[in-house]
Amino acid sequence: MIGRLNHIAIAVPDLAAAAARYREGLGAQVGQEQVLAEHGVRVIFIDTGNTKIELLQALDGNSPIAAFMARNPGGGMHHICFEVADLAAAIKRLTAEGARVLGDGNPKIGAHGRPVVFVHPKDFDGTLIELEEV
Ligand SMILES: CC[C@H](C(=O)O)C(=O)SCCNC(=O)CCNC(=O)[C@H](O)C(C)(C)COP(=O)(O)OP(=O)(O)OC[C@H]1O[C@@H](n2cnc3c(N)ncnc32)[C@H](O)[C@@H]1OP(=O)(O)O
Ligand SMILES: [Co+2]
Repeated sequence: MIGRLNHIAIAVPDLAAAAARYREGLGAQVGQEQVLAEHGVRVIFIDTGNTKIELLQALDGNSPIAAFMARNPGGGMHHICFEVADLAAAIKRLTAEGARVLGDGNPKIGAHGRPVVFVHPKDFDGTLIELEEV
């Protein structure tokens, strides 16, 4: 069911500073900032050729990552995103396996303009999983 690793997300306290570290320190190709108001974050993607790094910062205290940042003020690994061909089938399969698909269980449109869902970290060994339909 899962395909390529689309991205690894790192939550950061200061998006511009984190992007500069990747650009200046690691010579990374840093993309443009995107504000994803419906997701409560602003993001910058870094394309590594084989996958992407998603740097993300909470827009405000209502962000779904606000509590994560309160627990990890310096930032940290936040989620990994796998590609799937059929998100509806993935949701059905995960739900049947007892995993919690977050929100109302329906896909939202993610940063790449494609449908995504998230699965509770407690259902995957402490790792927040995002699935993106491609
Ligand atoms: C979609 C746009 C973009 C894209 O790629 O296209 C993005 O990726 S946007 C990314 C931001 N959006 C989301 O993360 C949406 C899904 N996340 C959530 O709904 C919440 O963050 C949630 C429910 C996973 C956690 O919310 P919160 O931290 O407020 O809940 P709790 O404090 O009750 O935590 C419960 C429990 O889970 C642990 N936790 C929380 N976040 C993570 C994480 N990222 N990785 C691992 N574990 C996590 C937290 O520590 C609690 O554990 P406990 O042992 O009970 O203390
Ligand atoms: Co993501």
